[in-house]
Amino acid sequence: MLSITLPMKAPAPECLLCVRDLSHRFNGKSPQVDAVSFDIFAGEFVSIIGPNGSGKSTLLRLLINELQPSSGEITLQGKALRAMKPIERARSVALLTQHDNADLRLTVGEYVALGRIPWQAESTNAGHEKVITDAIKDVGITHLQQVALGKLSGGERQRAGFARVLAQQPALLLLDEPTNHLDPLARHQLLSLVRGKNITTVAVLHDLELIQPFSDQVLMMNAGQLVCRGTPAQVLDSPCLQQVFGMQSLHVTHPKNGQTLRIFEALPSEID
Ligand SMILES: Nc1ncnc2c1ncn2[C@@H]1O[C@H](COP(=O)(O)OP(=O)(O)OP(=O)(O)O)[C@@H](O)[C@H]1O
Repeated sequence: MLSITLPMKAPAPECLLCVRDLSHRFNGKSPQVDAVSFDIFAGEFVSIIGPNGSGKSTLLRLLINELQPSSGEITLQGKALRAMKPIERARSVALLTQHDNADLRLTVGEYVALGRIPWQAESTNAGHEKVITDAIKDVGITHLQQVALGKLSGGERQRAGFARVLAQQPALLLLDEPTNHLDPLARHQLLSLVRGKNITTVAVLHDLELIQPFSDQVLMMNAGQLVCRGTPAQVLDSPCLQQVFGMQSLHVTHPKNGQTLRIFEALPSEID
């Protein structure tokens, strides 16, 4: 008998989040998310960019099951998102938005403790306390732990939001315009913090300058559709940027490390 040894194929990596043909339409409107498919792998930081109203926040709300898809499938860690029990979903996905309707009388410590609710039965009080104080320390607001949310500045409130989702210890972190209210250094510090923790992250970002330093993958949306996808260089240098945003990227060389940096300017035809 002839025996043939086939070369061993490396197994394809499993996607942590698999999105297939996902669509959503609010009553009587054209779809806000239209047949979107993508894969995200463990540890990746994925940025979503797109003009106002292109469906980015709607996509995040689908990814946390706050909205139900009109069609399509979301699989997280091999399991259909819609089939998960609420507690399982809360342990798996956390969403940081601009408007979470939190009670402004809560102190920062109490607010961040909300992130521990899905894990309540899994640890001791001391264990939860440590996660909470570590998260608050990580975002640089230990001095505000006993202060009510209503007495914080916009940026301090945003840091508290980061601490809450970090305390939730999700497998997938969703950030909707997380850098709003943050000063330029804080933007870099908090996105670096998330990257450093290796949490699989999907972030809606409007600031194109932040895409390259933090992202493994970029998804560009327009009118509900995923119109361009790739590495930061592939997406930011593609004709899509001009067609969708009316912007172009220019390359400059970092004077110290020689890296290519991108700056962005509006196409002259867009500002006449
Ligand atoms: N609850 C709703 N009912 C009806 N239409 C909605 C609702 N929420 C959002 N939309 C519409 O869905 C479309 C996509 O909105 P979405 O908030 O997802 O866009 P976005 O890309 O996040 O925009 P932005 O960059 O301005 O935050 C918009 O046309 C918006 O008007």
